[in-house]
Amino acid sequence: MSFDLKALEAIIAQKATASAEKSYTAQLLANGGERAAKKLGEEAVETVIAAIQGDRDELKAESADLLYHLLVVLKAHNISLEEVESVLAERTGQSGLEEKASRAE
Ligand SMILES: N=c1c2ncn([C@@H]3O[C@H](COP(=O)(O)OP(=O)(O)OP(=O)(O)O)[C@@H](O)[C@H]3O)c2ncn1[C@@H]1O[C@H](COP(=O)(O)O)[C@@H](O)[C@H]1O
Repeated sequence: MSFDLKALEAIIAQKATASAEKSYTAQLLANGGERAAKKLGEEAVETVIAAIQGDRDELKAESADLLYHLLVVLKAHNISLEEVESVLAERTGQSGLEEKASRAE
């Protein structure tokens, strides 16, 4: 099965205008997406717990929840996956430690 984050982003964009009664995505995006942001925090914590416990299956499941909710939060703010990828691309070739040091100056 071919599936990637771009495909999930497209599904989320489609569901953004669906009825909140029929779509979980639409429920998360209601009222500016505050619920989506809160759920993203919850899923992040659940991902951290799975990682610390070393539960690989749980870590995969929570990571999927985390990525889905992140894309919903980005949609709430009209930020595309491509824009996030551009930020990552700008960082390519620069060590995370170098970047941290440049901020400290
Ligand atoms: N990938 C996902 C996806 N991953 C996780 N979830 C939902 O995220 C929630 C995870 O929250 P929890 O584990 O805390 O479960 P919960 O207690 O039921 O959640 P809450 O009641 O607290 O919100 C669950 O309700 C999952 O069903 C997702 N819901 C939707 N999608 C995608 O979005 C598409 C459209 O879904 P609808 O918008 O519902 O049509 C789906 O076909 C999928 O492709």
